[in-house]
Amino acid sequence: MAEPAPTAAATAPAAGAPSAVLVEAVTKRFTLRHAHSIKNMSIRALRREPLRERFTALDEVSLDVAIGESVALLGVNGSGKSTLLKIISGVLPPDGGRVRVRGRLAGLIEVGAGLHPDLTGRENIFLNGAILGMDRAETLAKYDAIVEFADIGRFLDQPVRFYSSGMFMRLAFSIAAHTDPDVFLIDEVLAVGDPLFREKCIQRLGEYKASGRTMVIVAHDVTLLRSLCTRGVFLENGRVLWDGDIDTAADLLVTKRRERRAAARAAR
Ligand SMILES: Nc1ncnc2c1ncn2[C@@H]1O[C@H](COP(=O)(O)OP(=O)(O)OP(=O)(O)O)[C@@H](O)[C@H]1O
Repeated sequence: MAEPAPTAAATAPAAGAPSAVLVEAVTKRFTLRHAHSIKNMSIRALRREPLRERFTALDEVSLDVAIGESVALLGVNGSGKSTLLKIISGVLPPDGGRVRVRGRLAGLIEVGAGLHPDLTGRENIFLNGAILGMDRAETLAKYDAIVEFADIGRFLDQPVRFYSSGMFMRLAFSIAAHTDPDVFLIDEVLAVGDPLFREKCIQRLGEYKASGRTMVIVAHDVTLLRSLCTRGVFLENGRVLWDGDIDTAADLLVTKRRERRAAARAAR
Protein backbone atom coordinates (compact mmCIF):
# COMPACT_ATOMS: atom_id res chain seq x y z
CA MET A 1 0.00 0.00 0.00
CA ALA A 2 1.29 3.46 -0.82
CA GLU A 3 2.07 5.25 2.39
CA PRO A 4 -0.19 8.26 2.90
CA ALA A 5 1.31 11.70 3.02
CA PRO A 6 2.02 12.57 6.63
CA THR A 7 -0.07 14.89 8.70
CA ALA A 8 -0.63 17.40 5.93
CA ALA A 9 -3.72 15.41 4.96
CA ALA A 10 -5.11 15.76 8.44
CA THR A 11 -8.80 16.01 9.01
CA ALA A 12 -8.19 18.23 11.99
CA PRO A 13 -11.23 19.88 13.54
CA ALA A 14 -13.12 22.23 11.25
CA ALA A 15 -11.75 25.74 11.43
CA GLY A 16 -13.19 27.54 14.40
CA ALA A 17 -14.44 24.39 16.17
CA PRO A 18 -13.38 24.70 19.81
CA SER A 19 -10.77 22.21 20.98
CA ALA A 20 -11.49 19.74 23.76
CA VAL A 21 -7.90 18.48 23.70
CA LEU A 22 -5.02 20.46 22.32
CA VAL A 23 -1.61 18.82 22.18
CA GLU A 24 1.13 21.13 21.00
CA ALA A 25 4.56 19.78 19.97
CA VAL A 26 4.71 17.34 22.88
CA THR A 27 7.99 15.52 23.38
CA LYS A 28 8.66 12.80 25.94
CA ARG A 29 11.96 11.10 26.63
CA PHE A 30 12.67 8.15 28.87
CA THR A 31 15.96 6.95 30.27
CA LEU A 32 16.78 3.38 29.36
CA ARG A 33 19.15 1.66 31.77
CA HIS A 34 21.19 -1.04 30.08
CA ALA A 35 22.95 -2.42 33.13
CA HIS A 36 20.98 -3.82 36.03
CA SER A 37 23.77 -5.58 37.93
CA ILE A 38 27.29 -4.64 39.02
CA LYS A 39 28.70 -7.39 36.77
CA ASN A 40 26.78 -6.08 33.80
CA MET A 41 27.81 -2.52 34.58
CA SER A 42 31.49 -3.50 34.75
CA ILE A 43 31.32 -5.34 31.43
CA ARG A 44 29.67 -2.37 29.71
CA ALA A 45 32.15 0.03 31.31
CA LEU A 46 35.09 -2.10 30.08
CA ARG A 47 33.61 -2.14 26.58
CA ARG A 48 33.05 1.61 26.88
CA GLU A 49 29.36 1.12 26.25
CA PRO A 50 26.92 3.59 27.81
CA LEU A 51 25.09 2.45 30.94
CA ARG A 52 22.02 4.40 30.04
CA GLU A 53 20.57 6.22 27.10
CA ARG A 54 17.84 8.75 26.49
CA PHE A 55 15.04 7.47 24.34
CA THR A 56 12.47 9.68 22.62
CA ALA A 57 9.02 8.10 23.01
CA LEU A 58 7.14 11.12 21.63
CA ASP A 59 8.71 13.53 19.20
CA GLU A 60 6.91 16.86 18.80
CA VAL A 61 3.44 15.36 18.59
CA SER A 62 0.59 17.78 17.91
CA LEU A 63 -3.10 16.96 17.97
CA ASP A 64 -6.23 19.07 18.01
CA VAL A 65 -9.37 17.21 19.06
CA ALA A 66 -12.57 19.21 18.73
CA ILE A 67 -15.39 19.03 21.24
CA GLY A 68 -17.58 16.05 20.33
CA GLU A 69 -14.94 14.26 18.28
CA SER A 70 -13.96 10.61 18.81
CA VAL A 71 -10.37 9.98 17.86
CA ALA A 72 -8.57 6.64 17.70
CA LEU A 73 -4.84 6.41 18.38
CA LEU A 74 -3.24 3.61 16.42
CA GLY A 75 0.26 2.26 15.93
CA VAL A 76 2.29 -0.88 16.41
CA ASN A 77 3.56 -1.81 19.89
CA GLY A 78 5.82 0.82 21.37
CA SER A 79 4.82 3.61 19.01
CA GLY A 80 3.86 5.96 21.86
CA LYS A 81 0.05 5.69 22.13
CA SER A 82 -0.15 5.04 25.87
CA THR A 83 2.50 7.63 26.62
CA LEU A 84 0.49 10.23 24.72
CA LEU A 85 -2.72 9.35 26.59
CA LYS A 86 -0.88 9.53 29.93
CA ILE A 87 0.43 12.98 29.05
CA ILE A 88 -3.04 14.17 27.99
CA SER A 89 -4.47 12.84 31.26
CA GLY A 90 -1.77 14.57 33.30
CA VAL A 91 -0.36 11.34 34.76
CA LEU A 92 2.96 11.97 32.99
CA PRO A 93 4.52 15.41 32.43
CA PRO A 94 5.88 16.14 28.93
CA ASP A 95 9.52 17.13 28.47
CA GLY A 96 8.56 19.63 25.81
CA GLY A 97 5.41 21.17 24.39
CA ARG A 98 2.08 21.51 26.20
CA VAL A 99 -1.38 20.03 26.54
CA ARG A 100 -4.68 21.73 27.22
CA VAL A 101 -7.93 19.93 28.05
CA ARG A 102 -11.30 21.64 28.27
CA GLY A 103 -13.85 20.28 30.77
CA ARG A 104 -13.97 17.30 33.09
CA LEU A 105 -11.58 14.56 32.15
CA ALA A 106 -11.80 10.86 32.96
CA GLY A 107 -9.08 8.48 31.98
CA LEU A 108 -9.06 4.71 31.92
CA ILE A 109 -5.48 4.46 30.95
CA GLU A 110 -4.17 1.49 32.83
CA VAL A 111 -5.83 -1.69 33.94
CA GLY A 112 -7.38 -0.85 37.28
CA ALA A 113 -6.38 2.77 36.90
CA GLY A 114 -7.19 4.75 39.99
CA LEU A 115 -8.42 1.81 42.07
CA HIS A 116 -6.69 1.20 45.39
CA PRO A 117 -6.03 -2.54 45.88
CA ASP A 118 -6.50 -2.51 49.67
CA LEU A 119 -9.83 -0.71 49.61
CA THR A 120 -13.15 -2.42 48.96
CA GLY A 121 -15.15 -1.84 45.80
CA ARG A 122 -17.54 0.37 47.79
CA GLU A 123 -14.66 2.49 49.19
CA ASN A 124 -13.06 2.72 45.78
CA ILE A 125 -16.25 4.12 44.28
CA PHE A 126 -16.01 7.10 46.64
CA LEU A 127 -12.24 7.49 46.38
CA ASN A 128 -12.03 7.11 42.62
CA GLY A 129 -15.16 9.21 42.13
CA ALA A 130 -13.47 12.01 44.09
CA ILE A 131 -10.25 11.65 42.08
CA LEU A 132 -12.31 11.96 38.91
CA GLY A 133 -13.98 15.14 40.16
CA MET A 134 -17.26 14.03 41.78
CA ASP A 135 -18.17 15.32 45.23
CA ARG A 136 -19.75 13.01 47.82
CA ALA A 137 -23.30 14.04 46.96
CA GLU A 138 -22.77 13.32 43.26
CA THR A 139 -21.16 9.96 44.01
CA LEU A 140 -24.02 9.05 46.34
CA ALA A 141 -26.56 10.00 43.68
CA LYS A 142 -24.81 7.78 41.12
CA TYR A 143 -23.79 5.01 43.49
CA ASP A 144 -26.55 2.53 42.62
CA ALA A 145 -26.09 3.03 38.89
CA ILE A 146 -22.31 2.49 39.23
CA VAL A 147 -22.82 -0.73 41.19
CA GLU A 148 -25.47 -1.99 38.81
CA PHE A 149 -23.38 -1.31 35.73
CA ALA A 150 -20.22 -2.86 37.25
CA ASP A 151 -22.16 -5.98 38.25
CA ILE A 152 -19.67 -7.14 40.88
CA GLY A 153 -22.41 -8.33 43.25
CA ARG A 154 -21.25 -9.67 46.59
CA PHE A 155 -17.65 -8.67 45.91
CA LEU A 156 -18.56 -5.04 46.55
CA ASP A 157 -17.30 -5.23 50.14
CA GLN A 158 -14.13 -7.15 49.32
CA PRO A 159 -10.77 -5.40 48.79
CA VAL A 160 -10.32 -5.02 45.05
CA ARG A 161 -7.01 -6.91 45.14
CA PHE A 162 -9.18 -10.03 45.29
CA TYR A 163 -11.02 -9.10 42.10
CA SER A 164 -10.41 -10.82 38.80
CA SER A 165 -8.95 -8.54 36.11
CA GLY A 166 -12.39 -8.45 34.48
CA MET A 167 -14.12 -7.37 37.69
CA PHE A 168 -11.42 -4.78 38.33
CA MET A 169 -12.01 -3.31 34.91
CA ARG A 170 -15.78 -3.39 35.18
CA LEU A 171 -15.63 -1.34 38.36
CA ALA A 172 -13.04 1.11 37.00
CA PHE A 173 -14.99 1.57 33.77
CA SER A 174 -18.29 1.99 35.58
CA ILE A 175 -16.96 4.67 37.95
CA ALA A 176 -15.25 6.59 35.15
CA ALA A 177 -18.26 6.38 32.83
CA HIS A 178 -20.61 7.65 35.54
CA THR A 179 -18.53 10.75 36.22
CA ASP A 180 -20.03 12.08 32.97
CA PRO A 181 -16.70 13.31 31.68
CA ASP A 182 -16.49 15.86 28.90
CA VAL A 183 -13.35 14.13 27.68
CA PHE A 184 -12.95 10.37 28.06
CA LEU A 185 -9.51 8.81 27.54
CA ILE A 186 -9.52 5.04 27.14
CA ASP A 187 -6.52 2.78 26.75
CA GLU A 188 -7.04 -0.86 25.84
CA VAL A 189 -9.39 -1.47 28.72
CA LEU A 190 -11.95 -3.12 26.53
CA ALA A 191 -9.55 -5.96 25.84
CA VAL A 192 -10.10 -7.13 29.42
CA GLY A 193 -13.30 -8.67 30.66
CA ASP A 194 -16.07 -10.79 29.32
CA PRO A 195 -17.74 -10.26 25.93
CA LEU A 196 -21.07 -9.25 27.48
CA PHE A 197 -19.52 -6.49 29.53
CA ARG A 198 -17.47 -5.39 26.55
CA GLU A 199 -20.70 -5.01 24.57
CA LYS A 200 -22.18 -2.98 27.40
CA CYS A 201 -19.11 -0.69 27.45
CA ILE A 202 -19.18 -0.23 23.69
CA GLN A 203 -22.84 0.64 23.83
CA ARG A 204 -22.11 3.13 26.60
CA LEU A 205 -19.30 4.70 24.58
CA GLY A 206 -21.62 4.91 21.59
CA GLU A 207 -24.12 6.83 23.73
CA TYR A 208 -21.30 9.11 24.84
CA LYS A 209 -20.39 9.83 21.31
CA ALA A 210 -24.01 10.47 20.37
CA SER A 211 -24.34 12.94 23.24
CA GLY A 212 -21.52 15.03 21.83
CA ARG A 213 -18.75 14.09 24.30
CA THR A 214 -15.13 13.84 23.29
CA MET A 215 -13.19 10.57 23.30
CA VAL A 216 -9.62 9.55 22.60
CA ILE A 217 -9.28 5.78 22.40
CA VAL A 218 -6.34 3.40 22.15
CA ALA A 219 -7.17 -0.15 21.15
CA HIS A 220 -5.66 -2.87 19.02
CA ASP A 221 -9.11 -3.94 17.88
CA VAL A 222 -9.54 -2.15 14.57
CA THR A 223 -13.20 -3.14 14.21
CA LEU A 224 -13.98 -1.52 17.54
CA LEU A 225 -12.09 1.64 16.60
CA ARG A 226 -13.89 1.87 13.27
CA SER A 227 -17.24 1.56 15.00
CA LEU A 228 -16.53 4.38 17.46
CA CYS A 229 -14.25 6.77 15.58
CA THR A 230 -14.18 8.49 12.22
CA ARG A 231 -10.73 9.97 12.76
CA GLY A 232 -7.57 7.96 13.28
CA VAL A 233 -4.15 9.19 14.33
CA PHE A 234 -1.39 6.77 13.47
CA LEU A 235 1.81 6.99 15.51
CA GLU A 236 5.12 5.53 14.44
CA ASN A 237 8.24 5.80 16.59
CA GLY A 238 6.66 8.62 18.55
CA ARG A 239 5.66 10.69 15.53
CA VAL A 240 2.34 11.27 13.83
CA LEU A 241 2.48 9.45 10.51
CA TRP A 242 -1.17 9.92 9.65
CA ASP A 243 -3.97 12.05 11.05
CA GLY A 244 -7.14 11.65 9.04
CA ASP A 245 -9.86 9.18 8.23
CA ILE A 246 -9.99 6.04 10.36
CA ASP A 247 -9.97 3.68 7.37
CA THR A 248 -6.57 4.89 6.15
CA ALA A 249 -5.19 4.72 9.69
CA ALA A 250 -6.55 1.19 10.15
CA ASP A 251 -5.11 0.06 6.78
CA LEU A 252 -1.75 1.51 7.82
CA LEU A 253 -1.86 -0.53 11.00
CA VAL A 254 -2.53 -3.73 9.07
CA THR A 255 0.33 -2.94 6.66
CA LYS A 256 2.81 -2.04 9.41
CA ARG A 257 1.95 -5.17 11.41
CA ARG A 258 2.52 -7.27 8.30
CA GLU A 259 5.87 -5.56 7.68
CA ARG A 260 6.90 -6.16 11.29
CA ARG A 261 6.04 -9.83 11.09
CA ALA A 262 7.96 -10.20 7.82
CA ALA A 263 11.00 -8.44 9.30
CA ALA A 264 10.87 -10.67 12.39
CA ARG A 265 10.69 -13.79 10.18
CA ALA A 266 13.61 -12.56 8.07
CA ALA A 267 15.71 -11.93 11.17
CA ARG A 268 15.29 -15.53 12.42
N1 LIG B 1 8.39 4.56 32.01
C1 LIG B 1 9.07 4.23 30.91
N2 LIG B 1 10.42 4.12 30.95
C2 LIG B 1 11.12 3.80 29.83
N3 LIG B 1 10.56 3.59 28.62
C3 LIG B 1 9.23 3.68 28.54
C4 LIG B 1 8.41 4.01 29.67
N4 LIG B 1 7.09 4.03 29.26
C5 LIG B 1 7.12 3.73 27.94
N5 LIG B 1 8.38 3.53 27.52
C6 LIG B 1 8.79 3.21 26.15
O1 LIG B 1 8.25 4.21 25.31
C7 LIG B 1 7.84 3.63 24.06
C8 LIG B 1 6.38 3.96 23.84
O2 LIG B 1 5.63 3.22 24.79
P1 LIG B 1 4.05 3.23 24.80
O3 LIG B 1 3.61 2.36 25.93
O4 LIG B 1 3.57 4.62 24.78
O5 LIG B 1 3.72 2.54 23.41
P2 LIG B 1 2.33 1.99 22.87
O6 LIG B 1 2.22 2.46 21.47
O7 LIG B 1 1.24 2.33 23.81
O8 LIG B 1 2.60 0.42 22.89
P3 LIG B 1 1.60 -0.83 23.13
O9 LIG B 1 0.72 -0.90 21.92
O10 LIG B 1 2.52 -1.98 23.25
O11 LIG B 1 0.85 -0.56 24.40
C9 LIG B 1 8.12 2.14 24.17
O12 LIG B 1 9.35 1.87 23.53
C10 LIG B 1 8.22 1.89 25.66
O13 LIG B 1 9.09 0.83 25.93
